[in-house]
Amino acid sequence: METVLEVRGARHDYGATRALDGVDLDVGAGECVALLGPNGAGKTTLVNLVVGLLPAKEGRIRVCGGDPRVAATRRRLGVVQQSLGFPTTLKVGELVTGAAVRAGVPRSAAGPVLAELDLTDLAGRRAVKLSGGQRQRLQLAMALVADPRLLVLDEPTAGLDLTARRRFWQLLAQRRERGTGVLLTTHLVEESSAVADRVVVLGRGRVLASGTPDELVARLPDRTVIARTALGRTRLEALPGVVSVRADGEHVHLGTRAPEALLRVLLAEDPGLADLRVESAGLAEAVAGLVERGAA
Ligand SMILES: Nc1ncnc2c1ncn2[C@@H]1O[C@H](COP(=O)(O)OP(=O)(O)OP(=O)(O)O)[C@@H](O)[C@H]1O
Repeated sequence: METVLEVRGARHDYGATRALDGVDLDVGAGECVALLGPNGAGKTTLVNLVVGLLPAKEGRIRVCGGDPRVAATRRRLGVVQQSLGFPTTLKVGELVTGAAVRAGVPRSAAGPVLAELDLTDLAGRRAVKLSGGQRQRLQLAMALVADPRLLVLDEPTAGLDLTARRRFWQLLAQRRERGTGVLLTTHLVEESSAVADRVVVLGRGRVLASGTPDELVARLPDRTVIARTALGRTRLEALPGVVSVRADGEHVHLGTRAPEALLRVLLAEDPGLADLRVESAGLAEAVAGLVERGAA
């Protein structure tokens, strides 16, 4: 498989803070790699290096073999990044055409991309009038108009409802079939397990683990204990081996490395415990476990 992104030994410091500490990562053509990790793990820093917004002080970043700080390489790169924003007073069609011109492709490339992203009917509307989901599709259209080989998506579905999210991933799947590689950051771990071929877990600027979602889950002996309990979050977080606490309606999902000990304490402390079941850990619990081990 052709490699569209190669990161080797990437290091980055902000003053005395080491944000990245020797990161290696590859994305192949048509592949989707999700970058996961807690706040401050280094995800945004890595994305900024990959899209050429920050210089690599140490290490090597190559997009389709070229340096992303060079304009010719950046043309092979599409970016959807919350912080970039765009002039919302312009019309949808003008923005996509402008993105085509900036990328050095014919203005006529805008029409097919607008159609692909269900934006044709909105081409004459000012971007400021768009809904969140429509705005996200516009950003994607601007990123895709030059037919990039690598697409970098920073929290692309934040704030979108389920239908808009599904549509977003469908559109992306079509591009992936044509060979576009995707690097994605998200806090929605379960979503990444549905859309990503591979997951890379960052913690304190290092790669803690990388593999398919199933491989990461299989690597850990962790379990998810699910129950209805009267115990509060603070107490639950302090129970044996607990690495994650997630509320789901009336139930709570506890990722744990010590399921037997956890069950003993839960049963002893909460006489009203109900609907108890134990499952293999999901990706969210596995990632929480990896981060906890990485910090240990
Ligand atoms: N401009 C900056 N100046 C100083 N330190 C920074 C700066 N940007 C990030 N950092 C630090 O670098 C580390 C990595 O931050 P980064 O934003 O890359 O993490 P992240 O994984 O994207 O986090 P989040 O999920 O919260 O967005 C953190 O310790 C952060 O405090």
